[in-house]
Order: sequence, then structure tokens, then C-alpha cells
Amino acid sequence: MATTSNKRPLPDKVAAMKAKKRQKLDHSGDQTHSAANPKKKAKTASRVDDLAWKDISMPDRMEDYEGFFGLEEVDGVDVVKDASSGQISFLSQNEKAPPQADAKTDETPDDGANDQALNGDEEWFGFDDADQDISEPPAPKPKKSAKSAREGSKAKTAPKVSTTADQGDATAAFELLAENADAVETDVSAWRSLKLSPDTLASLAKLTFPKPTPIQRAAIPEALAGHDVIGKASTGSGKTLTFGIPILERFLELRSGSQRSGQAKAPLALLLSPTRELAHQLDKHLTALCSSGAFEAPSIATLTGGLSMQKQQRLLKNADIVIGTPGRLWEVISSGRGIIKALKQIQFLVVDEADRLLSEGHFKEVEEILNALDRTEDGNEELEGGEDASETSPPPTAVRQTLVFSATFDRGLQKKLAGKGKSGGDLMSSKESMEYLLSKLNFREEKPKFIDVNPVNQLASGLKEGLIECVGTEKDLYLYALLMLHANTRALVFTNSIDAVRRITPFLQNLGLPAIGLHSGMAQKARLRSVERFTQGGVSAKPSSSIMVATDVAARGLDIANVQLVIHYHLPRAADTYVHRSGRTARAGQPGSSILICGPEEVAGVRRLVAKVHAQAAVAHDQSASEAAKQGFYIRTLDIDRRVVARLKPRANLAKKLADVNIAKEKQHKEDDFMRAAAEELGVDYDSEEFEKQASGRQGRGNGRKKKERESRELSKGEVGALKAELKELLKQRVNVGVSEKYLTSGRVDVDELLRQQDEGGSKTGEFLGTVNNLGLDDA
Ligand SMILES: Nc1ncnc2c1ncn2[C@@H]1O[C@H](COP(=O)(O)OP(=O)(O)OP(=O)(O)O)[C@@H](O)[C@H]1O
Repeated sequence: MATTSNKRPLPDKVAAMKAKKRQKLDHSGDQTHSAANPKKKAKTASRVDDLAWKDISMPDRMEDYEGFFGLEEVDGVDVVKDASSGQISFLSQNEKAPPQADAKTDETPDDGANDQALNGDEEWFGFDDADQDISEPPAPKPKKSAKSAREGSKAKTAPKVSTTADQGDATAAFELLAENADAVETDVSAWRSLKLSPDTLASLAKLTFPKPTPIQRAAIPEALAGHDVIGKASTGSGKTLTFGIPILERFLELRSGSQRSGQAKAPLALLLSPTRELAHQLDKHLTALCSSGAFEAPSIATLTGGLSMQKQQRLLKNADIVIGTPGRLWEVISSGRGIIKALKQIQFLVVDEADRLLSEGHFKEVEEILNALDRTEDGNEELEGGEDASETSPPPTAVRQTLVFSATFDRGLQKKLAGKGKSGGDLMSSKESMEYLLSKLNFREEKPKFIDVNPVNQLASGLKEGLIECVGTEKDLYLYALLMLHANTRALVFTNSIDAVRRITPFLQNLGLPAIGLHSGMAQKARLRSVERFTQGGVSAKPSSSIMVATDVAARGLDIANVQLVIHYHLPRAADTYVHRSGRTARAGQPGSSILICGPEEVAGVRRLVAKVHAQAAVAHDQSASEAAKQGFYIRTLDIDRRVVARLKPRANLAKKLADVNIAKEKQHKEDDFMRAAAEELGVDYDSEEFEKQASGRQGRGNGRKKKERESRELSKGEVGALKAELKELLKQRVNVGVSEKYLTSGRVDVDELLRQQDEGGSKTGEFLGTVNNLGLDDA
């Protein structure tokens, strides 16, 4: 049974499947390309109907299913596109035996570009509504995660081209159906207004992203139209794809127009990231965006410190997209080898987390990179063959489009960008902080498009905020209590120092909690492993807990699914840090909580800081500062049951002591090694005890801490063993929380369950545990 093709535009919903099929066709061509393989018999151009289609048998129950009548496949076909006319033809060694009267093929390349290719005189206009059913899978499959979708696409077998036809081999048919069902499972028609290519739509379908987020809807068309864009949107709102999609679209455009072949390949885009973790994450997200299998993905080179520079330089040679942290990028660029010349040709410069990258401290290297990119009479020594790029290529900013993104921008700048600032001083001439730095980006347009999709709130809408007050010396205890009360949670604990991460991580581990540390003092591979372990813990339906204790190296941009709780163990030093730390939860429309642990003397300051974050947003949205202050956001103190906390104290103290012992002993080993090496060099003997006695005789600052360290160090193995045994016993014991059968143990109590039982038992939910678990706040 045959179906005929009718003329109508390609429906979005089937775009994903079409793109995939087109790619399969490409692939089968690749495999047998006669030019590449001269030994093979020469191929001749064929009408699509004349190709040697083979029937694939269908299982009985598929017969006549919603008009899906069968499948055919063809092997050994080259798809050749004429660069000038855009016409596509099919080259094949084997033509079909005289066509059967009813064996009409219509599953072919699907968009206008491929029209005449079918037979030279027929036009292809896609399917009509009746045909659409043919392409639809029999039944919607459950949604797959981007990850499983990616894995699925990797596992694909050799490409085949299929067409509707009569019955054939059942197994092959089912494989094909399964593949195609994957591709069409998400309806991406809500992306239609953005006018994206079928290949990009196929990717979005694979990622199961049914519609654009507000920043994507607003900024992608501007970027596609070639404008410079400064985009502001709350944390977790999809800014990465906001620049990723326009880059992919340009990549696909250039590829199909063969504009990137012939000449030596230069990167299409350069992405700057403030942290190594974020750089690797950008790589992952863009790779996922390009992993639908519908097209050959761009190659991405990620340049960060801590990993092999040689390897990164090698990767750079073939890169379509370069992602880098400023330090390593500058190191690689300044190593020469024509890298600047190549980077001058980029069409996109992306500055992610712009306010951080362009802030004091980070800006020097960024500025050097920008200067190098924009230098017109660049150092000829850098260029190969003595060629001067300024003679042969246009000034870089003329071709380069700049895309700048963050969730936070300086308030004054925000107002000015939005056209609400005081008159006088334009963006390009002002010497004020961020404005001046932005001007260094050399936008190609005088006024970049400023898009602020969340003028009223920098924080995600699903975020709840609260604080817990305790004396400074009990922060560890309250942290533990908080984590116990949030059982089965993926939590991120922020501290202000590497030492704190080194101390708190083993403290929690001693208490049986799955804590992982992350800080910039760790080797890069260990950092990436930590993020990986934290990410992997708890992706199942009932997420197992996992806790990351980190410095602000994890505050920006990290996108880890299902982080339900952010705890500020140390207070953030600035309002934007509060926004970005808190933004690690409540991402992509999910709920999440952000809790600050603060000492009594810190409470007033914290309230001011959080109120400032909320007021800043209000002011940026046209309210006067006094109006915003009047409506001031007041962060609530959470009601945590102090009796429960008190009962957790003995185990917390022991866990802390054991952590201190470990740290002190490790420190001692390091000091000993250092001193021994120094003594050896000086030719004297080193006796650690004697040295210790001399040092302890001296008075001075930090003596109390040193004494404690010494005591910890001096604990014998037996004493440490006894402490461990004591802790083990304590962890087994009930923490009587006032209701007879309820208790907390080391085994991460499921407080939700506890509260539910309690509720069922007649007592009031949340009463004795406090209201921490649901934060007890009105929606802010
Ligand atoms: N259109 C979409 N539909 C559903 N999910 C999306 C969509 N676009 C992006 N996402 C997902 O939302 C999450 C957050 O996106 P992303 O990391 O780009 O946020 P962000 O705005 O850059 O956040 P931050 O400011 O913290 O860096 C990611 O897991 C991403 O895959």
C-alpha cells in the first residue's frame, strides 16, 4: 500500500523525526561515497522512487495502524547537494527493479532545500494532515531525560532510510519505530515563533524541552537577527540555551551553505566563563543540545586550568566552539600558534555570568583577551607565514556578535540599559565600573539590546527563603540538625573559606551523612569528580541524599538537578552572591529552599542584605527606592525545635572532635615533611617534639587554637578508636523528640514520613520538629 506526498509546510511536531531521517540518509551516503572510494562501482543519479528500496516486514498488529502501512529501507545511497543551486540528488549503484505499481515512496528529505532533489522536476512540499499520522508514533512514550535521550542516541545502529510501504521484517521495523518514537515524543510546536531549523527542533525534542523559557523567547530572536544582546534573567531560567541555540543555528546555516569548508577552519564562537566547573558545564549543555543525532555536532574545545594544556591546544585546532576560563584561555592564546588570528574570526563572543567576569579581579585577563581579539595591527610574530590579518580580514568587531548574560547586573547599569537611567553619560563612554568594562566588549551596535525578563525578581519564583539563628560556636550543630530535618535531600552548603570546607565535610561524614567537598584548592580532576558525584547522588524517583560543602566556586551557574536546599553556613559577602548561591536550587521552575545560618550579631545585617536583594529588583522595575523600602522584604526566622537540637549535641561534638583530630594529624604530617626537607637542606637534625616545645613556649595570637590542635594531634590511636566507638553508639540511639515512638538516628530520618505518621496519629503536623521542613513561609 502506498501513500502519496502532498504539498504543505512541514509540521513542527514531526520536525524532529524528519531531521533524524535526513541525517540517516546522509550517513548511508557517507558510507558508500564513490568519490571517497574509487574502487567502488561508479554511482549514478537516481530518482528517489528508483532507488533499491527493500521492504521491511511489519508485525500483524501494526497493519493499518492509523494509516501506518509499512516501512522500506535503502542502503548505499549518496546524498549530494549542489553548492550553487542547492539541489539535492541521490547517487546509487543499484536502481530498483521496475517499480511496483503500488510501491510509492514518500519518506524523503523534508524541507524546501531538498525539494527538486527528489527527481529533478517534482517539487516536495512535505506531508499533508493525513500524512502526519503516518509519521506519528502509535502511542506517546513516557518522557525521557536529556541524559537518557543522549544515551539513547549514542546507541543507535547503522543508519538506514525508511519509507512507508508494505510489510517486511518485523524486528527492523520495531527498531525504527522505537527510534522515531523517541524523536517525536516531545511536541516542540511552542518554539515555532522562534523560526528555528528542523535540526534544532529535533534537538529540543530530544532534550524534552517543549517550550522556550521567557528569556529564550525574548532573546533568541534578537540574537538570530544579528543583534548584540545583554540578557538578564533569574537563576536557572535557561540562559545557556539562549546563547547556545543561536550559535547552533549559525553553525547549521554555515554548514549547509558549505561556508565553513575550503578555508582553514576558524572557531565560530568563543564563550567566556568565570569558573572551571561552569566552563565544563557549558560544554555539557551545548553537547547535549547537539546530540540529537540529526546532524553532525560542532566540535567543542574547553580550556580550563588544571587540565593538560597540550591536549587543549590540540582540541582548539578543530574547534567550532571554544569555551574557556579567562586565565587558561589567555595562557593558550598568548602561546601563539596563530590562535589569535583564528579567534579574531569568531562570529559570537559570549560572556556568561558577565558581572562576575567583568568585575575587578577577573577583568584583567578578560581585558587582555578582548584587546587581543580587537587589535587590528596585531603582532605579526603571532601570525603564521608573516601574514597580517589586518590586511586580509575585516575588523573583528564587524563580524562579531556579542551576547552577555547574567542573573545580576549592577543596579545603576541596569537602569541605564533599560533606558531609565539619569541623562548624561552613555554606555560607551562612561568610566563607571561595569559600564566601562562593558564598553570594552566593543559591541558592534551602538546600543546592544538589553533584555530583562525578570525586572521584579532576580530570584527564582519557586524559591523560599528563611534564616536560623544560633550562637556562632553552634553553627555546626545547627547545620547538622537542619540536614537531619531535611532527610533524603540534595543540599548545597556554602562557606566562605577553603578551611571551612575541609573541616565541615569530614564533620558531616563522621555523622554518617554523604558529604562531598568542593573548593578551589582541590586538584581540578578532584573538583570535577566532586561535582559528578554530587550530581549522580539521588537522581532516582526517591532521591538519595547527597550533600556538597563548597566555597563560592560553586555559587555561579552550576546546574545540578534536584538540589532542594541551599544552606548559607557563612553569610554571603555580597547581595549578588546571595542571589547566585540561592539560585542553585529552585531551577527550571522547580521549588527549593535557601536557609541562612547566622549568629545573633549577624541577623540584622542579613535582613538588610536580603531586603536589599528584593528591593533592588523593585527599584530596577521602576519603583522609587523609598517605595521599595516600604514594601521591604522581611526574611523570616525559622522555628526549629531547640530540644531536638540539644539532643543532637553530644554526637555533633564527638563528630567535630574526630574531624579536628584528623585535620590536626594531617597538618602535622605536612609540617613534618616540610621541616624535615628544610632541615635536610640546612644539614641539621629535625626533632618535631623539641621544635614543638620551643614553639609552645612562645606567646601570641592564635595560641588557644594551637593548643587545641596540639591536643588533637596528641590523641593516640586507641583514644581515637574509643571516640569513634562512642560516636557509633550515639548514632544508634534514639533522639527522643517528645513523642514516644519517634526518634532521629544516624540513618537520615525521613521527616516527611515522620510528620505524616504524627499527623495520622492525631498530633499536629510540624509541632515538635519545628516548621523548618516546609519553611512555614507565605509565598514571597
Ligand atoms: N526551554 C526549556 N525547557 C525546560 N528546561 C530548560 C529549557 N531551557 C533550559 N532548560 C533547563 O533549565 C536548567 C537551567 O538552565 P541554565 O543552566 O541555562 O540556567 P541559567 O539561567 O544559566 O542559570 P544561572 O543564572 O544559575 O547560570 C537546565 O537544566 C536546562 O537544561
